[in-house]
Amino acid sequence: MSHPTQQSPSPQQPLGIRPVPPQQAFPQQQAAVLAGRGLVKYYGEVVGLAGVDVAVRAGEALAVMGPSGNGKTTLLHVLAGILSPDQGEVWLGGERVDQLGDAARTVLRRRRLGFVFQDNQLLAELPADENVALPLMVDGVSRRDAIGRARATLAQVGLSAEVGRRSGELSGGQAQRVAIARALVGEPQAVFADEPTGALDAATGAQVIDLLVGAATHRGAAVVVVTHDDAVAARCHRVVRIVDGRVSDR
Ligand SMILES: Nc1ncnc2c1ncn2[C@@H]1O[C@H](COP(=O)(O)OP(=O)(O)OP(=O)(O)O)[C@@H](O)[C@H]1O
Repeated sequence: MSHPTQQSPSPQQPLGIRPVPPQQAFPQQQAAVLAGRGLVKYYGEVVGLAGVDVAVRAGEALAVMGPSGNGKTTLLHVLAGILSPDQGEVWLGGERVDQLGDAARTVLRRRRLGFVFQDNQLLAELPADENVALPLMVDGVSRRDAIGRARATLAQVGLSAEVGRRSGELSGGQAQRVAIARALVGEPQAVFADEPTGALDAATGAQVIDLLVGAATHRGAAVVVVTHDDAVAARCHRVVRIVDGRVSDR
């Protein structure tokens, strides 16, 4: 059964900046598309996660906050299949994914997940459209189709005029929008962002997080944003605090 939030916008429909009402209520009946259960992760003797349960619904944005060094990035990496948990389970779209081998996890990350990092990790010498098209082409989509989809996605993040500009020439906010387009172009089920506004000034950061949350949730993706910034968290639907590797209500 299709759900309205899982439909993609048409390429002609620019999303622009779509503010999310702060901490808006989210329909509780929606099933989780991404879930971690009993997640434990050690780095040698160091505890990364000490037993975390978390679930994110399709079209929902979850902010992960908490003190430095307490497990936020570890949680994001375990949920995103970058790290394997020592205990616990990760579920994506009704499928258990933590036990997949390295090759299958790489394919899963490329086909079903999107990533936005603090430093946009674009290839500075390549134009914006090629940066966005790259993950599709790696996945076997023809160059022509990949560039077409990349340009449509760039239009949705308000960058129609920038498609041919080298990424290294773009402003920090523009570059982060290209990174958002790259994360979304493959229609991922979940999008992970680690401090996506950390390198931006407050006003640009607010625009970028609104765009990320608005565009990703509009497509029905679950979004997980690690942030230290209350203003960023306030633009997500829900906040979870991680302290000493556990979900905390402190
Ligand atoms: N690759 C690693 N090897 C060893 N220890 C690690 C590694 N990555 C993280 N840790 C440790 O695991 C704990 C949790 O780290 P993590 O990066 O998840 O915290 P964080 O809450 O994201 O921190 P920050 O807000 O500073 O980014 C810390 O004690 C950290 O030192």
